[in-house]
Amino acid sequence: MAPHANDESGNAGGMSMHESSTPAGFTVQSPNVKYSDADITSKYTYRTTDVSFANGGFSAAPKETVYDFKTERKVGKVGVMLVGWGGNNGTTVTAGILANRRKLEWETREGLRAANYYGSVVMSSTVKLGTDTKTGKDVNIPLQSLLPMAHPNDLTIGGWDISGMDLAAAMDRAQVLEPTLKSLVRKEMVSMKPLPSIYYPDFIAANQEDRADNVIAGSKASMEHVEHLRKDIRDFKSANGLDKVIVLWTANTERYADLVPGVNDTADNMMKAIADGHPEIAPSTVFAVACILESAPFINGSPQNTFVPGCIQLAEKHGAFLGGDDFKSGQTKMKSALVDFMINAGIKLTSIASYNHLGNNDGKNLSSQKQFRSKEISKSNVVDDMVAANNVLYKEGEHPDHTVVIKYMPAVGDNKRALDEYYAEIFLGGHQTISMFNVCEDSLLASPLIIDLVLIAELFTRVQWRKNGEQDWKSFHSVLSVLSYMLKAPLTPPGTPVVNALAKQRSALINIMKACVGLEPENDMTLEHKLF
Ligand SMILES: NC(=O)c1ccc[n+]([C@@H]2O[C@H](COP(=O)([O-])OP(=O)(O)OC[C@H]3O[C@@H](n4cnc5c(N)ncnc54)[C@H](O)[C@@H]3O)[C@@H](O)[C@H]2O)c1
Ligand SMILES: O=P([O-])([O-])O[C@@H]1[C@@H](O)[C@H](O)[C@@H](O)[C@H](O)[C@@H]1O
Repeated sequence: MAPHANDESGNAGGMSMHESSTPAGFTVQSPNVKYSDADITSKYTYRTTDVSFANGGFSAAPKETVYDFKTERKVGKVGVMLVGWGGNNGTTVTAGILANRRKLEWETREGLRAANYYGSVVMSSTVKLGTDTKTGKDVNIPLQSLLPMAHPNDLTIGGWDISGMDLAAAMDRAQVLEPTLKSLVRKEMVSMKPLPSIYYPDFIAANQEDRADNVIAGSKASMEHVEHLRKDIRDFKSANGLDKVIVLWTANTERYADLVPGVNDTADNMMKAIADGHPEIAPSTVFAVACILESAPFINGSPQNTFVPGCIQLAEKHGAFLGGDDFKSGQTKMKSALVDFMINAGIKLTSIASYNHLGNNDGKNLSSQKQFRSKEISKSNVVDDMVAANNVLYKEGEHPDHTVVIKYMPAVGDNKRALDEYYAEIFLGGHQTISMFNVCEDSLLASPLIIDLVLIAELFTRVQWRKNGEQDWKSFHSVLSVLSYMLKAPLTPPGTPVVNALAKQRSALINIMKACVGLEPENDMTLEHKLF
């Protein structure tokens, strides 16, 4: 895709030391927030509660930690390289960005449609900035204007695929978009050709073999593969004059890799295993290693365990960013909201039956048991945190029955049918049964998540922190758990808890961004409307 001059829209003009207008014109007027042409710095008091247990009861002690945050204002020119670029998601997100960039409109049988970024939390959702001093009403602003962020229209897109089909033909193969829209982007997409990729047949379904006509020699891990991919990233960056590249896996779901001591348990062992061509090193892990060594954030949109312990250790060693796993696009996104509501309402969920069928190539790959197992794991663990948080409803180790079924039905294509039943105990032995039929146009739901993952990962390459009073600035931990909202099985720094509840995930993201401009988290107390 032709590079798109990335203006510095993330940066307003010259700034006075204490106030300026940031995108969407909001100005934070506070002695704790300072603006320079280069950065926004904020001093933020993080308030938590320390709890200890003694004498048969809890004691709770409010705690304050003061952090400094610094956000580089210059976004620069950003590229994204998709692994699996020729797939349903890859072609759809590419066409979507082209359509938005050119403000396209197209006829459909329901009438005229226009390009939009619906489904992107960054581009199409708002956050409460505060309260209007005159009217007392909430003032809400676009989330994307909280901090300087890249704009998807400015992204330069490239990537790899084991299928050599150009993006226009691959878009036709995907059968996701209206012909009228496809005709408007076809000329640009026909010129886009995925780079050859690494292909280790054992990691994806055998039914994918007929696509694999665009592969790099070698059917198992090697340092040559790592260096080949590293060069691809460097070449893409220099050919397009980019300041940074984000790499995102939207290729097929791989089987889980066995965790083998001495092979993928440490960074050194993993690098040796790659050099030795060990069969338990997956293509996605080879991509992750190449990205770590090129300081390109790597995000895994699929459920496999790409980030084996050695991979995380390597990222930590290099201060590189990782994010994953598995886009949370439809059935599971709904689940992580509905289960949160039920359990927090004191309703005892006792079983969840999640069935879906779909007919796209993802579904075809998942019709193979080993690849399905990767998906079953990511779709099944999504309620664990919510259940564990309610010891009134659930005894230690007790949890709802939960089953996940996925069937491949070619006829429905990308329009996945998700049927769910939530069964719960209510007051005095009663029951509530919630049945849901949710038709998800999978790639049209996943594509905005790809955009969000890229934009937020890019943002956090520009955010640093330190404890107030310290000298040195640090980046966030290599594992960007702030990406959790977009992911079914959020990867978190080793030893830290996983949060799946959708509302909590969104609050975490927004409140961290607000802290970077010295604003308090939204507490929804609205005391101003209660105490008067
Ligand atoms: N709503 C969604 O679409 C959704 C939600 C969650 C997760 N996912 C995951 O996203 C991934 C992509 O979904 P999709 O619908 O686009 O699938 P898809 O099968 O249409 O696309 C995957 C692409 O990856 C390519 N590929 C496979 N192995 C590769 C390799 N080693 N290197 C480069 N390319 C490779 C394939 O040729 C194909 O073009 C799947 O793993 C899927 O499980 C999708
Ligand atoms: O995100 P979500 O809708 O819960 O889960 C989806 C599954 O239901 C579907 O079977 C699979 O093919 C998609 O990749 C996605 O993972």
